[in-house]
Amino acid sequence: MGLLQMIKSQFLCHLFAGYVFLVSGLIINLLQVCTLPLWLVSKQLARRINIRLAYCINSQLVAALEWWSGTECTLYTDPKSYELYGKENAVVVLNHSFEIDFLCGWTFCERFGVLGSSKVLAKKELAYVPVIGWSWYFLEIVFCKRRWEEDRRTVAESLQNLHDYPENFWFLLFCEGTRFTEKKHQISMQVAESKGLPKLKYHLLPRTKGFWVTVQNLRGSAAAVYDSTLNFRNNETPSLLGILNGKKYHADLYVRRIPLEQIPEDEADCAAWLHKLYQEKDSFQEHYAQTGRYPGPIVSPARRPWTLINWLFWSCLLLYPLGLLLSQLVSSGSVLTLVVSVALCSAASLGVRWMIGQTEINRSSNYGNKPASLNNN
Ligand SMILES: CC/C=C\C/C=C\C/C=C\C/C=C\C/C=C\C/C=C/CCC(=O)SCCNC(=O)CCNC(=O)[C@H](O)C(C)(C)COP(=O)(O)OP(=O)(O)OC[C@H]1O[C@@H](n2cnc3c(N)ncnc32)[C@H](O)[C@@H]1OP(=O)(O)O
Ligand SMILES: CCCCCCCC/C=C\CCCCCCCC(=O)OC[C@@H](O)COP(=O)(O)O
Repeated sequence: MGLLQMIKSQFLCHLFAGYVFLVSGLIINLLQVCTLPLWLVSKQLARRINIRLAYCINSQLVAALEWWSGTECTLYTDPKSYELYGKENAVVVLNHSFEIDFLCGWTFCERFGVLGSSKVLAKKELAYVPVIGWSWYFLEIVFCKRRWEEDRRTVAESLQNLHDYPENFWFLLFCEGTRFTEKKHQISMQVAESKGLPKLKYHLLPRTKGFWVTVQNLRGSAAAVYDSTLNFRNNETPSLLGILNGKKYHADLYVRRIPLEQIPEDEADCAAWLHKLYQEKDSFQEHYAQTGRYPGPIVSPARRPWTLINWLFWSCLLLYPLGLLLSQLVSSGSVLTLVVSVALCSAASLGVRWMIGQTEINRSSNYGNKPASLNNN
């Protein structure tokens, strides 16, 4: 392991990165709360401010991926579609197979200029995650309980609310509804068999209702679906902890732009359309497994410096109070102050470790682990 790699794996580096993320994130959450009165005066201005505030948070994780770990993200797509990315609203359908799939999505959001405004159909549990989850309220992220009876109305209303959104956004849908595990795949394929649907090798059976309600409620606002299929070279199993340790991964993303008009409006036809899409995605993953690449040309956008600049800004801003705190700690000589500071540091680092745990598949929910009728979140 080289010197640089050794430095990147030092706990003190992670502690400092976590300190900057947590403190800057809480400051930004506070600023977001301060924009609440503005929503009554000018909703659009409040939205634009929150897009930039959210960028300050999200881009720190993107900086960790792009600059700290140096992970390569390659885009396979049609050059004509490429010209439209970032210039229209779109529904992104992405396979949910990796712990950092959302982060690879974010890096493309950043490169096409929609990182602050992008949204997702997220499980309600994530709304309680400090910093990122809390910031999502102000981004009008759509939350679901993964119980259709309760979700159908709230999801539709939340999506309708986005029709006058002032900036381009991508709406991410992980149609499988949960991260891929062997057990969930086995149960999912039993459901596929019971429905007379072809089995999938690399995906869980997609949940079609959320996709249908999303497309129906974003018609007129979103121009297309970006069918996105992600994989990593050499069977890498990437993790956020790996990124923090400076480990370099190689992500490949295959994106097809499908105009919304091509998607049936009828619920049953739309469901059938989505099942067919996932059969195609499965064949792309088979192609990838055989050849190590996706079909079609590579047109990769380069990473941009703004995520690094944002991280350096917050680090310099927060380095001063940290230095003051440490110098007072040393000069005070008070054991109590030392004990309290160490306790606070430990609590914060455990908090950040818990947040990172939200991305780990070995801690995933029970959703999809039981047959249809007994599903729990
Ligand atoms: C150019 C670059 C392009 C792209 C860049 C890529 C991305 C960038 C874009 C944006 C980035 C933005 C943000 C990223 C940041 C963070 C992301 C955060 C991640 C969190 C995401 C999540 O939380 S995923 C979990 C929540 N989301 C979902 O669940 C969505 C999918 N689910 C649905 O849509 C569901 O329909 C529902 C939730 C609305 C309702 O679910 P429910 O289970 O109640 O009902 P369903 O009808 O879906 O399920 C019952 C039907 O399913 C069948 N069934 C039952 N059991 C199973 C089983 N075990 N497996 C499979 N199928 C099952 C059952 O038979 C029912 O079938 P029906 O025929 O009756 O429908
Ligand atoms: C600059 C370095 C910063 C270091 C500190 C980073 C700490 C913050 C890290 C992560 C915050 C939480 C990220 C939220 C996104 C989680 C996405 C996700 O994958 O959710 C799982 C969900 O889809 C399905 O859940 P289940 O599979 O059903 O269970």
